[in-house]
Amino acid sequence: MTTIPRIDARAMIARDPACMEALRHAAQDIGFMTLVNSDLTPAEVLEVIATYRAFFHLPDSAKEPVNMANTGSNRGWGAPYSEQVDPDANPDYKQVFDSGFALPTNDPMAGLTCYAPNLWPAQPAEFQRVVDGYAHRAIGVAMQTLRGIIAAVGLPEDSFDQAFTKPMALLRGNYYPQRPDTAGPRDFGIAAHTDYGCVTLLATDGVAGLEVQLRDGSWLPVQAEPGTFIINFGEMLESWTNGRIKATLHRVIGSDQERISVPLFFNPNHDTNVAPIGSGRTMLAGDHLEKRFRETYLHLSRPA
Ligand SMILES: O=C(O)CCC(=O)C(=O)O
Ligand SMILES: [Fe+2]
Repeated sequence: MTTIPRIDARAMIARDPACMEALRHAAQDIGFMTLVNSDLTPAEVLEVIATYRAFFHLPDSAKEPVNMANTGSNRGWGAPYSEQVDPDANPDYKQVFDSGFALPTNDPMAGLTCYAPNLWPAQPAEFQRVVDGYAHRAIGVAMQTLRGIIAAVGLPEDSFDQAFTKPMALLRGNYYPQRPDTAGPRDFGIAAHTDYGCVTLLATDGVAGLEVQLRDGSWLPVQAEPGTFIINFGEMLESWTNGRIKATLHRVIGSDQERISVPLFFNPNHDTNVAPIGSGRTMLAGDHLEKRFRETYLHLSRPA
């Protein structure tokens, strides 16, 4: 039976040999792992989840001023059915709130969609402070994890560092209400997809829902308490490492229990070449990310 490797962050940072072997297995054979004992405490995770929950429980009229559908980018609130991650499924019934790594306004790249300015709601009062504070801390843990993974698969650990000085990092709150009574086989909280970037650091409120596709095509439920992170690898890391590290399909069908999850999508600088190392080809991280955004956010793929 396949189990998802459980990685102790302290052992990972110390490059403990047994931990490195488990990391290599997670990255190359499964594409998923869990991370315990990281710098981010359960209290910090519970705080950001409670803050998103308070926002999502507001009436839609309070979310409308930050509705990303009224913008040309993906910052702010994404309403139900505003994103379609699998063209063979219906748009997802989840709601989201997206915020990104902000560049100084005078940075030459500040005008790009992937660095678009954030939109913050008026309520809850502490929303921006809590969400931005969490994003900053989560970026630190994601970078530590990425370095550990790179070391585990035998690439020079600092080889990617210069690629994350202006990361196109996106923090998302996912809100899954109860699965609608009307939902059919093509309806999902989030349909099957691979993540677009390098590493995703996912916190959840502990409610079950995430399923990960194994090599034999079966779906394995993966659950973690607040403070334990679920980590998976994305399309850019798979490309960059020429398939050595795997981007694995995952989905949430949903249940009669409300659920919140908080992924940090840790993407490199816009101008990073994420084509396979040594291939001589070019695939800019920013181009890949913007292409995937246009394919999945309905307001970006079908502008009004
Ligand atoms: O909610 C989850 O457990 C997974 C969310 C997810 O896959 C995503 O937001 O990309
Ligand atoms: Fe995902």
